[in-house]
Amino acid sequence: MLRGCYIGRFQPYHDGHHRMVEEIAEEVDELVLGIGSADQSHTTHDPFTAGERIMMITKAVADLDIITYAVPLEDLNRNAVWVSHVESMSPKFDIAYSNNPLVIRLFEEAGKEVRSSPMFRRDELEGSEVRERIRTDGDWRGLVPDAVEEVVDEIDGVGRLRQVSQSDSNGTGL
Ligand SMILES: Nc1ncnc2c1ncn2[C@@H]1O[C@H](COP(=O)(O)OP(=O)(O)OP(=O)(O)O)[C@@H](O)[C@H]1O
Ligand SMILES: NC(=O)c1ccc[n+]([C@@H]2O[C@H](COP(=O)(O)O)[C@@H](O)[C@H]2O)c1
Repeated sequence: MLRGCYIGRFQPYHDGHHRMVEEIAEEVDELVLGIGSADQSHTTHDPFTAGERIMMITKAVADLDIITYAVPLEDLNRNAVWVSHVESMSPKFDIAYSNNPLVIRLFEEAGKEVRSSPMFRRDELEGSEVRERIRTDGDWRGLVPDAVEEVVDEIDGVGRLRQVSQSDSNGTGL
């Protein structure tokens, strides 16, 4: 039994994340999806709550042939103990998956095996690009799994992003 852990903010979960999950599913039996910055929401950078991101991920991976656990991870201001914090919140895992240099370093220094992947269509499969397209009425729907599109619509994510980005830019950010 091999278990992996893939951590991201998933604001929102997009096709680049999904492609990475599909590849990880070839390598491990079970996968923890760590929802980073779980305490953040309702800002331009982090519009969606941990609960909403759990919905996106759970529905998007439902068709994949792998058992997944979505685990919310609040941020800590202390990088040196962050890996212990993750381990305290997650089912035990053997391999950490990330393309984030700080996350890779912290796991490696803690003695964990870390695997990275190539970036998939990074010119458009990037959270900030998806959020910008949601905010400006661009074509964001083609960059996320269908299940994520449905969740964003269900929670009026488009309206929220427009409103919080206005609040952020006029200095009254939530
Ligand atoms: N297109 C992609 N292909 C492969 N890995 C990706 C892709 N986009 C993000 N990742 C990786 O997924 C993990 C989680 O990323 P994250 O949730 O920060 O998404 P992001 O697209 O980088 O978002 P943001 O622009 O909001 O920072 C990180 O390790 C990141 O490098
Ligand atoms: N000290 C800390 O709280 C700490 C350290 C490293 C990563 N993280 C979190 O892990 C997540 C990493 O995800 P990304 O690769 O999507 O940036 C982010 O939510 C980030 O805030 C937190």
